Amino acid sequence: MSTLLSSIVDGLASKHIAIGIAASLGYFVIHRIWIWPYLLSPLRSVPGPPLGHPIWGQYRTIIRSESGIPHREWVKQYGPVVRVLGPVGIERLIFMKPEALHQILVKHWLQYPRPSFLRNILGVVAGYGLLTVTGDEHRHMRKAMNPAFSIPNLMAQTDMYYKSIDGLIEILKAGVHGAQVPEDGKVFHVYDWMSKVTLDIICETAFGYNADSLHDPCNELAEAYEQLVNLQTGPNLAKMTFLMSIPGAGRLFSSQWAYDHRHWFSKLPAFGSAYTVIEAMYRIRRVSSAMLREKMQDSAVLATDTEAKRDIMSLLVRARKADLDKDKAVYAMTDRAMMDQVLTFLGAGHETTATGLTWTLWLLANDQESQNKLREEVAPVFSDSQRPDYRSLKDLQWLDCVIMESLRVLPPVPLTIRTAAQTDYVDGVLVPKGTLLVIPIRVVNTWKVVWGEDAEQFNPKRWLNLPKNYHPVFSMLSFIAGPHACIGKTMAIMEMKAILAALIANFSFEPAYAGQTAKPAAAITMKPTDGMPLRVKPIRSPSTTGPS
Ligand code: HEM
Repeated sequence: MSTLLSSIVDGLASKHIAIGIAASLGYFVIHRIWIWPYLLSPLRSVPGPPLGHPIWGQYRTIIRSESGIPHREWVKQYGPVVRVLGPVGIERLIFMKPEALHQILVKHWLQYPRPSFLRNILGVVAGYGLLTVTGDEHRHMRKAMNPAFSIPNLMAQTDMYYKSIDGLIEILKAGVHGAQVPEDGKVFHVYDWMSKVTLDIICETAFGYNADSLHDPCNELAEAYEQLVNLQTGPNLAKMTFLMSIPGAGRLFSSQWAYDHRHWFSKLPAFGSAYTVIEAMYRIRRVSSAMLREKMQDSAVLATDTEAKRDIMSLLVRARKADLDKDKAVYAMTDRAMMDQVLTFLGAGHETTATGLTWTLWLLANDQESQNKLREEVAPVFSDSQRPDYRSLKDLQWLDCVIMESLRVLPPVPLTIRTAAQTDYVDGVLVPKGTLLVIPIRVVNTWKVVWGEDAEQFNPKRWLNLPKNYHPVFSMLSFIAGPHACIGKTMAIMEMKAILAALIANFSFEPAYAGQTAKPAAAITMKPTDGMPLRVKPIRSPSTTGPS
């Protein structure tokens, strides 16, 4: 009898516990998606679009639109501070004014780190290097990296670009000359070629390694990066963001265990993209560690004279040796840390530069006057030398205007995100801890308040006479600002200049077909969804770059 009674009591107790858990969970969800944003949040009075879908907020609009465009429309409609609701009631704020951006990115940058889901995505696709750390760890790493991006080192590196650039020119020339009517040129998917040439250049400058993806259609690195980049667009990005929000997911997907058990992930629909990430990253790490091993054994790397190798990895190997030789080595990188750094440079420096170049060619294809003017400027430089150096490229004024204008209107990274690590006031608004802050790169770059009525148009001339509201740091955020600003900015601009100048000296670019429009994806890097077909024609008196 007493056993029966106690099992009834036990049954009732577990039922009550289950009901209690379900009720708390239900309340938590209702609180998150409804009570907080509609009734309690101190951000309720901040202007912004309707809160949107009960679960997704405005997230589906953001993920389905061209990157940065919904944000631009909201700023036009609601002003320089906008509140937007994301999935499960998480609030995001957009700040536009220089003072607010200065506070978030520069003055109190430690208070506004990259959110953990973003660091996880970046860590998995680009290594656990500079992009994923903050605070003291970031300061040490950045100090160790800076010499590799110094002007003297960049000047010495410019020559390394030309092997790949010559290869690209040779391939395009062969394609154009092999066309049925060579004068009509040939349509190339320009993004694919820009991606290959920038991959080869970053492998050369980061590792001193000749990847030659330009000539090798099955190049392992190029294939793996293509898989990763495709994962960062549209609905895939949403899935990746969801996966990477799971604590520990980033490290798990980068582990040997995950690779050994990767087939498990392919069986679960929600984890399908994890399978691709694990596969692609494993391939990238395998090739990179082979390059690192080779580097460690290369005696030329350890030389200290001016003949020493100048690729980034060689500089890091030398810097580490110097640190280890000191009695009190404060920050000597491990093999794994060095590898992560170089993976970061491959990941952060390859698709971004390729995307920037692709948009520049698209914009020039639609502005023949600017293109011709650029050709007039670069052709004489290439007839003097087939490999113009850092200074000759830096001094070309119109080339500079074109690149800056392209990076302004179509920035390869259209936005990034920070999180408020503590409650604080920004631009007079009380920002609760945990709020996400959108750094609206594309919106800032095309803000009419600064750039005038034609802010969204491509007009390289504006760089010859900047508007009076222009702020040298916070009016153009393509490389953002502050301690987390892009370390590769000068290198990227120089590389873009060298590639673009050589292309324009040898070819003309036109839209592939009448009525062609640009199709930028919603992704971490704003690449074109169609590979950007453009008609490439030989110019009447081709310069001497590359074999003819
Ligand atoms: C046109 C080309 C490029 C663009 C538009 C670009 C843009 C950016 C942006 C917007 C960030 C900040 C991201 C954030 O804080 O969330 C960033 C960071 C970074 N970029 Fe670039 N980048 C370019 C090329 C490169 C190159 C060539 C390299 C290296 C070889 C590079 C390495 C990095 C690294 C390491 C960081 C992290 C810096 C830190 O947190 O200290 N980038 N880049």
